Amino acid sequence: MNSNYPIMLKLEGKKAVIVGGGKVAERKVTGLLGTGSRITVISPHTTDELKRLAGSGRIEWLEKSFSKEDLDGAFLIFAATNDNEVNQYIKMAASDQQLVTIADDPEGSDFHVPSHIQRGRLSIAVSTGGASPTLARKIREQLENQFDEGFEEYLEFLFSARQRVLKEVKNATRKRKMLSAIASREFLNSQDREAEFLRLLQNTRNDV
Ligand SMILES: C[C@@]1(CC(=O)O)c2cc3[nH]c(cc4nc(cc5[nH]c(cc(n2)[C@H]1CCC(=O)O)[C@@](C)(CC(=O)O)[C@@H]5CCC(=O)O)C(CC(=O)O)=C4CCC(=O)O)c(CCC(=O)O)c3CC(=O)O
Ligand SMILES: NC(=O)C1=CN([C@@H]2O[C@H](COP(=O)(O)OP(=O)(O)OC[C@H]3O[C@@H](n4cnc5c(N)ncnc54)[C@H](O)[C@@H]3O)[C@@H](O)[C@H]2O)C=CC1
Repeated sequence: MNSNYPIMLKLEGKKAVIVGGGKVAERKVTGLLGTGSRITVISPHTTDELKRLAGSGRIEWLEKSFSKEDLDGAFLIFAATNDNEVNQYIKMAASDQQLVTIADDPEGSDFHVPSHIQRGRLSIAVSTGGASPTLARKIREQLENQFDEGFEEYLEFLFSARQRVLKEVKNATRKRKMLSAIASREFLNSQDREAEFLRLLQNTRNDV
């Protein structure tokens, strides 16, 4: 079976447990920062960056080897030690309701972490299902050029313009046309998209 189901998880207030404190654990923790999740790292040793994050209170670090109580209350679990047997034991110790990813066993994992870019409200995730994380990274780098920083502001514009269209344009065909118009290259590249939008909205309202 090679068809995964992509979703964007809201992790606010949820507990994420990362077992291991090496380079991989650090990358997973970095990806979780900013999601509002409660991050706990379990590992006798960690990288300097993880120590720094623990020192500033952004994550909790339990300076110990893994034991199964460490999974209590966890929603997401990352088995990221360099010991294959420990990683498999973590998966066994987890309940069916907990989602576990095993750093060295894509096939045995409940989920994979995709390569990801964020432009404000726009999220683009790329996964190769474990076939080639390197290809996922390369595709991400291409997308970073294609979807530059300007998209953040553009997405905010689309968000509020769409709310106005939904409220003010009742005719279904015109509504669809307007939503398509603002999501076009012309609007993306426009120097004054707000004014152009208001003009378009006015004209649409005046159409009989
Ligand atoms: C299955 C998965 C599980 C998971 O961790 O969720 C997994 C598994 C493994 N990765 C390995 C190696 C590397 N992974 C990276 C980098 C990334 N790995 C990520 C995700 C995933 N990696 C999941 C699948 C995602 C997918 O396929 O789409 C990314 C996308 C996201 C992230 O980690 O945040 C992030 C790029 C972020 C970015 O830059 O955008 C690099 C460095 C690089 O490429 O620069 C290397 C070294 C080069 C190489 O080996 O390719 C190994 C072999 C370990 C060994 O040598 O033993 C395994 C285990 C195995 O394959 O058995
Ligand atoms: N999923 C991915 O993206 C990648 C996965 N890997 C795999 O991920 C694993 C970890 O890789 P690195 O972070 O580079 O290793 P690392 O050697 O830098 O770190 C391993 C960490 O695990 C900790 N650890 C060992 N035994 C433990 C235990 N019983 N309980 C808690 N912590 C324990 C160590 O203290 C250390 O902090 C390896 O199995 C590697 O094959 C490697 C590269 C990418």
